[in-house]
Amino acid sequence: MRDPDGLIARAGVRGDPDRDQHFLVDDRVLDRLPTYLTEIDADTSHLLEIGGGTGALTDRLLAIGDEVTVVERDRDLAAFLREEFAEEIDAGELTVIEGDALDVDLPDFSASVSNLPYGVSSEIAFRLFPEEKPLVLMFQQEFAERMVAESDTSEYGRLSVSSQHYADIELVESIPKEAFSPPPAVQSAVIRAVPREPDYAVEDEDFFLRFVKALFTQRRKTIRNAIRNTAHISGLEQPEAVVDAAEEDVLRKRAGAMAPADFAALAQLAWEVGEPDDR
Ligand SMILES: C[S@@+](CC[C@H](N)C(=O)[O-])C[C@H]1O[C@@H](n2cnc3c(N)ncnc32)[C@H](O)[C@@H]1O
Repeated sequence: MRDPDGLIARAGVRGDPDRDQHFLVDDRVLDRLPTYLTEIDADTSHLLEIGGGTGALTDRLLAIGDEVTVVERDRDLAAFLREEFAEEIDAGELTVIEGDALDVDLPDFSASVSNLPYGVSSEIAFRLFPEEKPLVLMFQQEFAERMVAESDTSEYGRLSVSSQHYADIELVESIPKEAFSPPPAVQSAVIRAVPREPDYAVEDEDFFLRFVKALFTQRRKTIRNAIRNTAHISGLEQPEAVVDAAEEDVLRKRAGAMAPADFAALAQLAWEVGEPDDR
């Protein structure tokens, strides 16, 4: 495997925190990341990496994947990856896409392992979740904890519900700052998301996400009052019809006590009877 410090030296760069550049330099962490896919027998025929940096993780992904596509926004880093991995590119094993991961067309990948740029990690995660592929993603620790949080905990919120709706999510490893060059301000954590059928299917995903967001703006209120008070956010034109149709034990709860499947069932009911403005 290529030495991560050697890659940084050859690239002639210093990670720029203002551009979300923190390169992994701990070999043990780099070696472990792909195993979170192989230990669940995920399909590694085409791996996607968002934010390739100097290629230390790319190198590990090439060792387990038939094909790898890496997206990198920084022009100099993308050029370095093309030079460093010229052989793998010629062999058709690696594709380097220079561009913003929020805008570029993504390939038809089978799984992703990525040390995400923290500034846009949430947007990238919610671009990847609907693809319904196994994901091993590194985030800021606090963000990862909110993703995996269970109901009735202080970390549980909109992020937990919207993530857990798509996949079984677990926090598989916390990573100290020293594993990176330059070290980020906060600790990181890796989550593994394995897609599954939602516990309760919703007809309109966008409305579901908007409804969850609306109810969590009033997390201290009962669901009954939150539905009424947040119609301007959820877009419900008939919130009272939803209150009339919902079960009393749901209406008495607060958002923090509602499991993701409870939210999905309520969102589906609201979609059917509450006349959302975009229906
Ligand atoms: C945290 S570093 C990870 C680098 C490398 N994968 C590693 O683990 O050492 C994130 C990388 O994403 C790139 N990046 C930042 N914003 C991006 C975006 N919107 N789209 C694609 N890449 C981005 C940065 O230039 C940086 O190389």
